[in-house]
Amino acid sequence: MTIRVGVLGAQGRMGAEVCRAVDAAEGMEVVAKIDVGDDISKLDGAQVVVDFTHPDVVMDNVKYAVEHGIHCVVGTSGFSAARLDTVSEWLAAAPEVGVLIAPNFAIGAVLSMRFAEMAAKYYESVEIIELHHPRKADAPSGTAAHTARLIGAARAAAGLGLAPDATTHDPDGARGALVDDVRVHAVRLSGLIAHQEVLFGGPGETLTIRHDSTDRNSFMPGVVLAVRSIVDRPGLLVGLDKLMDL
Ligand SMILES: NC(=O)C1=CN([C@@H]2O[C@H](COP(=O)(O)OP(=O)(O)OC[C@H]3O[C@@H](n4cnc5c(N)ncnc54)[C@H](O)[C@@H]3O)[C@@H](O)[C@H]2O)C=CC1
Ligand SMILES: O=C(O)C1=N[C@H](C(=O)O)C[C@H](O)C1
Repeated sequence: MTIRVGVLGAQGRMGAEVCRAVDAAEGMEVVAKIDVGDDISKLDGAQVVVDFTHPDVVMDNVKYAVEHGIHCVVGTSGFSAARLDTVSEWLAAAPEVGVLIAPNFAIGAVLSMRFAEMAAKYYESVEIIELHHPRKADAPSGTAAHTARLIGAARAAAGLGLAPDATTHDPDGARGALVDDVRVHAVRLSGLIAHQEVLFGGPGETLTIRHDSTDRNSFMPGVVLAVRSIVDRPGLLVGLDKLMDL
């Protein structure tokens, strides 16, 4: 059976790439391409919706899909713990629906987040640098925020708190944002797509875990895997790793 897919944000950088990838993939087809100004009810024939829109609108989109029994594959950033709780509440009233929220669909990014989580308890210092194209709307990136949460939880479980830092004078915020006790720095630079470095440091050594998406096609195998999988995975999943045999 062919999976019928609706794409929200279909005219955007990611949405357009998703339309091409889904149509090229075996066993699925795009049945609705929706962008600003289109009626969201065009989704109604779809089994799965893929959302790459904007953090300000994604919650309304997911709510609509869940209430209409449509599974969701969500790449849009901006998912705080509070937002995830809200999605879980909606799903309690629609237990047959699956929602995957993935901060990053690139296989290497998923692996690098897992590696960072593994390394976290071994180092006293850690900082994240995320680097993106200058048209990105949000900072820090969803990937960096998720990585910080994973590292922060692993450090807390190991009894580690804030990394040592003698800074007492930082009037311009040069030490970055603090996300779950992890410093995160955001770079926006023409010529970049999506990149991240996680820097760990301890006595006499550093470890750098770096991932680079140099083309948006890097996200497409993950999106296609998610569309194929979500129809059989009711409930909320956070992270593409939940669908990979890591
Ligand atoms: N999880 C992942 O692997 C990735 C996530 N992203 C995230 O995806 C989101 C979109 O990124 P881009 O494609 O680069 O942005 P973009 O700005 O190129 O595309 C967003 C599209 O959504 C449309 N849109 C806005 N509101 C809408 C609404 N209510 N209904 C339908 N369409 C609407 C816009 O008109 C635009 O065409 C961002 O949050 C970004 O961080 C981007 C790349 C990979
Ligand atoms: O806006 C982007 O481009 C990206 N957004 C996601 C994020 O915020 O982490 C994923 C990837 O970094 C590309």
